[in-house]
Amino acid sequence: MPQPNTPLPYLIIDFDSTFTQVEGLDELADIALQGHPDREKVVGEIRALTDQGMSGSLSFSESLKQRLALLPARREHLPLLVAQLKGKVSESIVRNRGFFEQFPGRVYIVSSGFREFIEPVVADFGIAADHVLANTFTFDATGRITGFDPENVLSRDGGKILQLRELDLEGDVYVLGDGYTDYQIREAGLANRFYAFTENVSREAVVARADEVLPSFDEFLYQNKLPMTLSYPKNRIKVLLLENPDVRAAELFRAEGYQVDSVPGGLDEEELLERIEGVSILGIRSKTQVTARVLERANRLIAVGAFCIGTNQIDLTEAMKRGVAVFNAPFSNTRSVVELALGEIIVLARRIPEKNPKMHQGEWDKSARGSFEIRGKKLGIVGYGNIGSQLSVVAEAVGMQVLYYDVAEKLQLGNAVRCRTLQELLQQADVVTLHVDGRKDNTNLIGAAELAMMKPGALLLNNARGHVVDVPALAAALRSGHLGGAAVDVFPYEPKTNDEGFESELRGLPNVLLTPHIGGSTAEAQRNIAEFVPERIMQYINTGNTQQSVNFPNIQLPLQQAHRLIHVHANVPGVLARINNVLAEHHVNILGQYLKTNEHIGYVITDIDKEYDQEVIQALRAVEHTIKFRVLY
Ligand SMILES: NC(=O)c1ccc[n+]([C@@H]2O[C@H](COP(=O)([O-])OP(=O)(O)OC[C@H]3O[C@@H](n4cnc5c(N)ncnc54)[C@H](O)[C@@H]3O)[C@@H](O)[C@H]2O)c1
Ligand SMILES: O=C(O)[C@H](O)COP(=O)(O)O
Repeated sequence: MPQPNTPLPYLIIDFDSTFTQVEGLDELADIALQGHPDREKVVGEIRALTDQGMSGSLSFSESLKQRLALLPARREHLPLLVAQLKGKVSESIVRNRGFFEQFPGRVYIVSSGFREFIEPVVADFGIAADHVLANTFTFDATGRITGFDPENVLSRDGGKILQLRELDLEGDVYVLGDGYTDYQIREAGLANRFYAFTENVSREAVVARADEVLPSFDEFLYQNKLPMTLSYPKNRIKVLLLENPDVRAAELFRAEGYQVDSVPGGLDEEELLERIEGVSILGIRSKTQVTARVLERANRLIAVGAFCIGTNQIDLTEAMKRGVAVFNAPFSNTRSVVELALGEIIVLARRIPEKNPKMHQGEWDKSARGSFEIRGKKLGIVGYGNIGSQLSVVAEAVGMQVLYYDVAEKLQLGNAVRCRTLQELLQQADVVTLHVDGRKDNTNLIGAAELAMMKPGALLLNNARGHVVDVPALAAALRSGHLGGAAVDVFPYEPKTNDEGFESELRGLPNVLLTPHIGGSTAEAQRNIAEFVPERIMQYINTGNTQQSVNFPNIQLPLQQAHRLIHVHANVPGVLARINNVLAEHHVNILGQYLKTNEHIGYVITDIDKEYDQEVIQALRAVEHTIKFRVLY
């Protein structure tokens, strides 16, 4: 592990809710009161007293006395508590165990909690008993906890101050804690800095007085240039979410420790240019255009998450050349689109778009004119990818005959019949449904000529992308009566937010079902997407795994005890050799390595020996043709 450049200050670290995620006494109450009819009530009272003591609204000694009086705990409960606390050490502390093991003499745990449970927990991190300063319980002859040793300075108000005076440390002293009593050490002039540790709880009164706020221990190590497990604190990773992905996405990113900002609706290019600097993860849906200009301004961008299927709104090549990995959710809303399409076919076949508004206006138009069953009708699917092929199965199940046309060779499902040309399909189908991807070449794939090839009275569905259909030509074909109806969910221009109006030549035409791009807008799909995309991005950030990235070479290297480096470079000959020369020159052992390239970039994951120094990292960064280099852990 690299050595720090400056002498390490003494670190005074609080235990409850700082070293561990929880308050020891609260947990003890929970254990001691198991099976007790008033368990919830008493634990709640104890938690409230803890909080009052920590935020300074109740004197500490009073809070402790009242809590112990409520606590029916016994000596035999303590091993259970220790086991529980060992599993609840703060994540960033666990992550940086190596730091504690490296500097045991510089860390003191100063806590108003109790030695009986603190000592065994911190011992696992190499912190010796004489560096634990805490209260001690008193017990009666039966083993019941009766209170605390009043001789211990930490049991008194201002106990931590008294303890620090007794310790009389020389040199810089930094205090890390979540409570008011931790801040008081600094206030009393016994520490140079107070860091409010907010990974587990954040108390306004404490945060307001802090020299620095630490969302994690990584942040402390990073600020002080101390050795750390991660190369960059997660709390510094900024996520910008646009277009309202399901709230689960923000929850998952926050749980990972990232900062999350959300903007309802989309942003146009100029607005995005103003917001993109400093953003590490950009989350969008189908509307936001991630252009070359945006990517140029995006100085910290690591990944773009498309919380949808389509990625045509992103300049994927430019993102790749800038080392920005793009992930989407390729199947999370597939079923939702399929169900919508099936519903639309039936609704159009029964001319519901005309009949429903009439009913609302009080007009009774009972007639079978122009209405038909879908059983036995020919469904022509253009684009036999995930959605097209899934629709093929569902449509056959309701008795339709499926024809399909795809530019790529596709597995033919059920009794579906492949058409060799688009024309062949258009000429036979009673219903044509578009499920091609949004590549530029598909602009006006269905124009006046293609519409003219369709059977008279045929129906057209577009749930793919707006630019795939020439809308004025479609409007003309509907107006002339050549087509029997259309369902359109996607448009060449779509309003940015729900406050903006919708304009289209298709408005008011007969038997036309218009929907506001809701093919994938179901609770199930949005929830699936909001879990799928953050998971892919976090895996990429944490392990370098690019499986299912839509623009990066896909690599997954198994995790092992090592430091992991990822390197994105222009795909020119010799870069891997140069990386390995640097490692060899610095006597760094390679434990595993995987390189994959595509037309523009090379992506290499290298696992190296635990031992390396900063010079290696600098030298790797300087390798010619490097686009992005990161040390993951
Ligand atoms: N309306 C919505 O809310 C909604 C929701 C999800 C997906 N979509 C859109 O639906 C479309 C299909 O999604 P998917 O997941 O099935 O994509 P996919 O990539 O799995 O399938 C697309 C298929 O279209 C084929 N294709 C491309 N151009 C073609 C052409 N000119 N002629 C014939 N075949 C062509 C491809 O070879 C591929 O098989 C995409 O455009 C996607 O953006 C819309
Ligand atoms: O590409 C998609 O998945 C669909 O077009 C849905 O896009 P949306 O998330 O913007 O509704």
